[in-house]
Amino acid sequence: MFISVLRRAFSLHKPHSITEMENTLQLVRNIIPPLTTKKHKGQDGRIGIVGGCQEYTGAPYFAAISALKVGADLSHVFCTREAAPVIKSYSPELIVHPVLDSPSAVRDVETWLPRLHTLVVGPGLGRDNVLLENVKGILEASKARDVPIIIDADGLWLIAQHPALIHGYRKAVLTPNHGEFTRLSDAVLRDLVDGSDHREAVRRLSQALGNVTVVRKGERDVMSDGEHVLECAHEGSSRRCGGQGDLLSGALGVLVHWALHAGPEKTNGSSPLLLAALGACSLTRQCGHQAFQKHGRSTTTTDMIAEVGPAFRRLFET
Ligand SMILES: NC(=O)C1=CN([C@@H]2O[C@H](COP(=O)(O)OP(=O)(O)OC[C@H]3O[C@@H](n4cnc5c(N)ncnc54)[C@H](O)[C@@H]3O)[C@@H](O)[C@H]2O)[C@@H](O)CC1
Ligand SMILES: Nc1ncnc2c1ncn2[C@@H]1O[C@H](COP(=O)(O)OP(=O)(O)OP(=O)(O)O)[C@@H](O)[C@H]1O
Ligand SMILES: [Mg+2]
Repeated sequence: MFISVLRRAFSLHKPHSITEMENTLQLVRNIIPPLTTKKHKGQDGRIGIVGGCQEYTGAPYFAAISALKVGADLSHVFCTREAAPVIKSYSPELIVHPVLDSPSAVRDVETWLPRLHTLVVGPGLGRDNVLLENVKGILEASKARDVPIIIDADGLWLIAQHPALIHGYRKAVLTPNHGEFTRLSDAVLRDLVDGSDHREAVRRLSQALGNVTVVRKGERDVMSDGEHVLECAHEGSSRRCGGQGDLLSGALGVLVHWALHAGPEKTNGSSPLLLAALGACSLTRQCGHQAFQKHGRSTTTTDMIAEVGPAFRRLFET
C-alpha cells in the first residue's frame, strides 16, 4: 500500500524503480533533525519572510506560520509599517518587523541576517517600486552573507526585471506558479522552449539563471537545478484557493535549512535544495489532500495549515 503511494508520489526524469523512489523519500527523511532534549531554541530553524504590504497580509502570514508548523523554532516577518499590526494580530507566534517601507529597510533587515537560517522573499510583497528597491538591497546583503534564499510571488516579479540579482547564486530556490514561470522564461530565455515539455522548460530556465533551483508548481510540480530534474505528482486536492503556494514557500524555508545543515552524508550526493523542494511539494500536496477529505469544496489554506502536523507525520515519520 505504501509502495503504491510512493509510486504515485514521485516520478523522476527517467522511469526509476520503486526502490529508487523509496530512496529519494528516505533522503528527505534523512534531513529531518531529530527532536531531542539537548537543543536550544532556534537550532531547528530561524526563518525570515520578506513580504506583507497594504494589499496582502495573508500571504506572509501563511508562509511564516507554515514554517513554524513544519518545525522551525522562530519565524520573522519583515513587512511594511501598516501591514505589521494586521499580521501580528493573526498570530502571537510570529515576530513582525514593520521595516520594509522605511528608508533604513536594508540596514534593518541586515541586522537580523546573522540570526536567520533562510530568507523567503516575496509572499504578499506587492509591486511598489520603493519596496522592490529595498528588496534588491536585502537580496544583495543576503547573498553577501551566504544566506539561502527562497524567492516566490512578487519576489519573482523583481527577478524577471533583474535576473542578475540571483544569477548563479547556488543557495537560491525559485518557486514560480504558472504565470510567474511564463514571465521568468520570457525574461531570460532567448529561444522558445516546447511549452508541453515541462521538465525541459524548467531545466532550461534553471540553467539560464546560472543553475539556481527552480520549482514550477502545477498539476505536477517540476523542479531542477539545471542538471537533474525531479517531479512530484503526489495526490493533492482540486481546490485552487489562494495561499497554497505561500504554505509551500514557508515549508521550503525550513526544509532548505535542514537539508543544507544535514551535510552530504545524509543527502548521499543529491542536491540538498532539490531534496528540500521535493519534501515541501509533497507536504503541501498531502496537506491539500487531507484538508479536502474533511472540507471538500470549502477547503481553504487555513484548513491545509491545520493538516501540516498530521501530513508531515504520514509522509516522513511513518
Ligand atoms: N491572502 C493573501 O494575502 C494572498 C496573497 N497573494 C499574493 O498576491 C500577489 C500576487 O500573486 P498572484 O499569484 O496572484 O500573481 P499574479 O498577480 O501574477 O497573477 C494574478 C492572477 O492571474 C493568473 N495568471 C497570471 N499569469 C497567468 C497566465 N500566464 N496564465 C493564466 N493565468 C495567469 C494567476 O493565476 C493569478 O490568479 C503576491 O504577492 C502573492 O503572494 C497570494 O499568495 C494569494 C494569497
Ligand atoms: N492543477 C493542480 N493540481 C494539483 N495540485 C496543484 C495544481 N496546481 C497547483 N497545485 C499545487 O498547489 C500548490 C501551490 O501551487 P500554486 O500554483 O497554487 O501556487 P501559487 O499560485 O503561487 O499560490 P498562492 O495563491 O499561494 O500564490 C503546490 O503545492 C502545487 O503542487
Ligand atoms: Mg504564489
